[in-house]
Amino acid sequence: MASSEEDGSGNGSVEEKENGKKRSLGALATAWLIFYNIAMTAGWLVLGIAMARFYIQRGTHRGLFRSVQKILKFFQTFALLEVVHCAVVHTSVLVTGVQVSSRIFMVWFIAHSIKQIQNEESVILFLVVWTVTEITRYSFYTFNLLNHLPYFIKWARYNFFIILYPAGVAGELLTIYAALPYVKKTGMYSLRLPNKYNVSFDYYYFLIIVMFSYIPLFPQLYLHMLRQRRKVLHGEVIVEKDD
Ligand SMILES: CCCCCCCCCCCCC[C@@H](O)CC(=O)SCCNC(=O)CCNC(=O)[C@H](O)C(C)(C)COP(=O)(O)OP(=O)(O)OC[C@H]1O[C@@H](n2cnc3c(N)ncnc32)[C@H](O)[C@@H]1OP(=O)(O)O
Repeated sequence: MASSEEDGSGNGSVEEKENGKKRSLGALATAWLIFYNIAMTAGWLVLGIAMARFYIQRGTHRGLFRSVQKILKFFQTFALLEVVHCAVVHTSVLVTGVQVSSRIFMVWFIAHSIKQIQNEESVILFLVVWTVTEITRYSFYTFNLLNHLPYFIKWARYNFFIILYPAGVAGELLTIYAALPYVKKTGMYSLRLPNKYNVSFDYYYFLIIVMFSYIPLFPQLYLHMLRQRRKVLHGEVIVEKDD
């Protein structure tokens, strides 16, 4: 088992693959990505430590979301930059866009907006899953950019998701499900006719549609990660369609 990987250009920039060819990432882009990935690894580590401390000190998950929400909101919202990064790294805008938007939606339009569900166990489930995933993922990118990638981080990046992805999705779906009665009762974020715009919108049914949208979308994200796993861990050459 190799302890590290060395395949960078070694000239202050990092080479990325595009359509089987190598494309050079400029020094500025490399420096920015190293900074971004270190900041994100640190942010999610701080979140993980804050959650562990809260649970050890209080012995309950009640109030945990409230106590860590600022860190979560900051770093998860910061991840919107990943859609911009697609212009320079070899990754899909579509896959990244779905992944990031579903997380932003969970943080701001579910957990932040509906205080009544913040103490659900399912919230803790997706928080723990996201935290483990992101510490692994961002440290993977950081070490990769520095051309010193410990094998166990690479292994963790492309194996943990097999369990964590379904667990995270379960946490998210159960949380949205728990929010439904409150949303129905209050009519929050809904627009009823008649109104001056002459449009109606029902957040309750929107949430049901979001839940059903996991059925076609999640398997595609999961299969994408399985393909990445085969490519990175087993060296398979995979030809992917453009977005
Ligand atoms: C408005 C309402 C919206 C509602 C939508 C509802 C949709 C519901 C369906 C969605 C369900 C998602 C649920 C989700 O939130 C649950 C969880 O996340 S649970 C936690 C477990 N999850 C995971 O483990 C998966 C995490 N997701 C991913 O990893 C993603 O697929 C993605 C973030 C998109 C990463 O995929 P990517 O294809 O980029 O894979 P790689 O990591 O292998 O990277 C490919 C190459 O790009 C380089 N790269 C990418 N980012 C960086 C970076 N920041 N810095 C440096 N380099 C980067 C990477 O090195 C690879 O390069 P190369 O191929 O050359 O080696």
